[in-house]
Amino acid sequence: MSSRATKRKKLASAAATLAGDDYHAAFAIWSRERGVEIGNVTAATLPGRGLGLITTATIAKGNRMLFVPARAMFMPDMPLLKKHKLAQASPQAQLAFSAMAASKTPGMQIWQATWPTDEDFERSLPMRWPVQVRDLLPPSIDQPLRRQEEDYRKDWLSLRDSASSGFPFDEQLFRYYWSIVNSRSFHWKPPKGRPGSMVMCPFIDYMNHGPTGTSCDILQRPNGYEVLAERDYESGEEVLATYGAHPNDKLLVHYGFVLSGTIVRNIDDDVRLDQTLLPAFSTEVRKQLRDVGFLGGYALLPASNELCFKTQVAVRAMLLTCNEWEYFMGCGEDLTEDQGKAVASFVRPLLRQFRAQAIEKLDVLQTVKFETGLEYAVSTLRTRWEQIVSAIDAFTGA
Ligand SMILES: C[S@@+](CC[C@H](N)C(=O)[O-])C[C@H]1O[C@@H](n2cnc3c(N)ncnc32)[C@H](O)[C@@H]1O
Repeated sequence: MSSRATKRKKLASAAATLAGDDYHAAFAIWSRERGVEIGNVTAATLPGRGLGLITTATIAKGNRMLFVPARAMFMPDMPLLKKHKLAQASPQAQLAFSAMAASKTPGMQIWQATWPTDEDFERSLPMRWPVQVRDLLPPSIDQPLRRQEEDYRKDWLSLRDSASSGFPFDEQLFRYYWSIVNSRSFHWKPPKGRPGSMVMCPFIDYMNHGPTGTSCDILQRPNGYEVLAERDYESGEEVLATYGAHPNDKLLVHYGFVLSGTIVRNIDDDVRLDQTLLPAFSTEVRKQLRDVGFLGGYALLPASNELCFKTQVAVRAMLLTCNEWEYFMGCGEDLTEDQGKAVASFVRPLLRQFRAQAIEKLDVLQTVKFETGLEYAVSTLRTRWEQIVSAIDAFTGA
């Protein structure tokens, strides 16, 4: 076994408590009755990650771990949505409403018993945090967080506007189902050109996220989702799924965690630099960058210790003649001499200012006495700012 696999195995078996509670067993039975095939995997409690899926025996690469047929998926209830004038609501609102409406059915109750609670969301999702800790989020999180809140608000309003149709619900309950759908849904595209929808898949929803290169293979087949081992597994290893090549900012806003540590280091991470770089560009350069679609979206990439291509282009707009700049933009190479060092010299002092801001936030996180219940928010923020400091230090050679 490779040392990475040994580490992974140790992590899973040392830390995991088999989730042997009755409700997991009941959920497995209920899932099988609906045609879910459960291979040598089971739910386990993993410190810091809630539940996850771990192997119960060795599994060879290419073998099936799970199969969830379409009939076992939870789908939006279109007749109900039409009845409540929600046929035009967003896919997320539709699925959340349908799940909320089905919440008292015996099947949903068995499934729901395996889900996180509303308190878990309260603790982990920045959209639910009080201002005191939200003010300490990195600036790059402002925009995605505001966007998420707008989406939620629109979804809630579309539901409230249909309230005359007589369905008894309250906002807190809807927000819970909305958060469930937000963190546990898949896109399902049925065959023969029928329209796709957001769905929930029993058992696959136990899987935690891993960065690019750590996921099993989740394949959409004509009749369901199939999960295959992408490598050989020892017994007791956690099976991860990649929710997308997400940086930690996105994971935090959307799913309420950041990846840290060496075992599941986030190679998809980036440190966003818009707030750091944009004020340093002249009005003319900003206009030029907007014209070519390169205004904003700048990042430092910790895994390779490089600035992303957009940043390379944008900073060159400040440093080079128009000809030289356009040449680089077209082929990613400098017309004459390599300008990498000049770009780094331009960016370095700006990164140091950002670092100073990070240290200020870390001081606040260290010294202020926060209310009980905010421990997770505070430690997650600390982790994120420390990641930012260490990425900047690596790049600036501090
Ligand atoms: C699809 S669920 C996975 C199962 C979940 N852990 C549970 O207890 O039900 C997604 C949620 O799991 C948690 N999660 C997923 N991947 C994680 C990871 N690598 N580290 C920490 N938490 C993770 C986050 O709370 C996320 O919103």
